[in-house]
Amino acid sequence: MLVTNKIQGIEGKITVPGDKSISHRAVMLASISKGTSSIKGFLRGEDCISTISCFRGLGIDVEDKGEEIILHGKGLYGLREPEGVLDAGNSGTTIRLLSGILAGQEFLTIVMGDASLRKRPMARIAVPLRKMGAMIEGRDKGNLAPLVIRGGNLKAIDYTSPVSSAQVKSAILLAGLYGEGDTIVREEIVSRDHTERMLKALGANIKTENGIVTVGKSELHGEEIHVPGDISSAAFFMAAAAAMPKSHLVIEGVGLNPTRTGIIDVLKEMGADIEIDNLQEKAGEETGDIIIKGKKLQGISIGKEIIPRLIDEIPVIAVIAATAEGKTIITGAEELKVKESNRITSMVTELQKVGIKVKELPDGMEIEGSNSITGGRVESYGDHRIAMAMAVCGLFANGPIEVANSGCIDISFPDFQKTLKTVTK
Ligand SMILES: O=C(O)C1=C[C@@H](OP(=O)(O)O)[C@@H](O)[C@H](O)C1
Ligand SMILES: C=C(OP(=O)(O)O)C(=O)O
Repeated sequence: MLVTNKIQGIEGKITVPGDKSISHRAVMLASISKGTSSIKGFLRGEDCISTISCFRGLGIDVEDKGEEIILHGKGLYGLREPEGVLDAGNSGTTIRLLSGILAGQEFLTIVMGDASLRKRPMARIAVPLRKMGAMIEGRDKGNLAPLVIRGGNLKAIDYTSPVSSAQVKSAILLAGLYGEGDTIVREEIVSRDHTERMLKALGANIKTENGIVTVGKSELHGEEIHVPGDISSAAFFMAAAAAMPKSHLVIEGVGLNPTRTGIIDVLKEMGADIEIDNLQEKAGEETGDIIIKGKKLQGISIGKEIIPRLIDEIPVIAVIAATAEGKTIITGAEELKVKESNRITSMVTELQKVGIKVKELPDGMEIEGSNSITGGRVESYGDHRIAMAMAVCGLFANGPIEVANSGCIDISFPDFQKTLKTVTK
């Protein structure tokens, strides 16, 4: 159980662990590249460890050298049929992107997941991958894991995704590496583009024009891959420091890919004092240091257009909205219902338990500002983002907040509690 208490401010200089999205992709793409890749800054969270274990099951040799992960890629057709069932654990990114790669393999694979992952929708990737020619079966008419996949002989498709989801887009693009012809993915609102950037860096035949991505049959070659700090992990500290007067926090080496920086835009719109320093580009991804000075924030409206750029940050945005002046309204975020938990219901329920006035909407929530937050015992639903968001809530509360089942934090941010201790005063 994690317990947090009211603090006077957040002060210091921290780094956050490697970006989860980029870490997954580094292992997956290096595995299907020819030659050796070195991955620096890899996130050793449970989700990314699940990705490593799936690729080991497919015959890939992954060496953890501490400073770097050395991965001996086998090319597009070098994976071998796993003897047992692969386990994606709690990770939606693992099962969905892996399915795109398995769609290109002629052998049979079964991929399972934990209780949360087995409830999450897979039709969103199974439908387009079947259109390309793969066989994908699963419970609930092929919508739920475990998934059974036999691929091979793929043809290209031109697909307009009904959801703005990087996992859907990436699954199709990865299958597109194996397809005859050009595979095209279109999205109404562009989702995170790490797959496209890394594919390009590894030599794929890929282009993006006006948000439309086209990939052709390609060979990839091993590379040195640098994983920047995860802005989604930084968000818990960034939001807390921004909303707490007397705070002064520097977070070094954070990934600043524009498809991920919605949290910075929203905090600034709420009045936050945030600056970026030391902006660089490393292996096709922008990074920089984020400098935050705390102050009282204002409530705002957050709508559909920006949601994909901050989808995983909404739980912590809801927390600091409760401390801001005036109401915050979040809409167009129905995708939150199909994450590790239903993040709309989870957050509304837990925020209400500590005295925050918040209303559930079909596609978001409405949070009253200037709440007097009480202490109490809250639930994580086994969802790492809910656990960390509620831990941040405790920093503003009048009594201790106890987060039950907080072990799930290891999914994305194993050192969360340690990092928090170094900056709270
Ligand atoms: O592609 C990725 O790495 C991710 C995409 C997002 O999910 P969706 O694609 O379902 O929106 C995000 O919520 C998840 O944490 C990671
Ligand atoms: C939604 C998340 O991850 P995934 O979909 O990979 O389980 C997340 O990390 O918040």
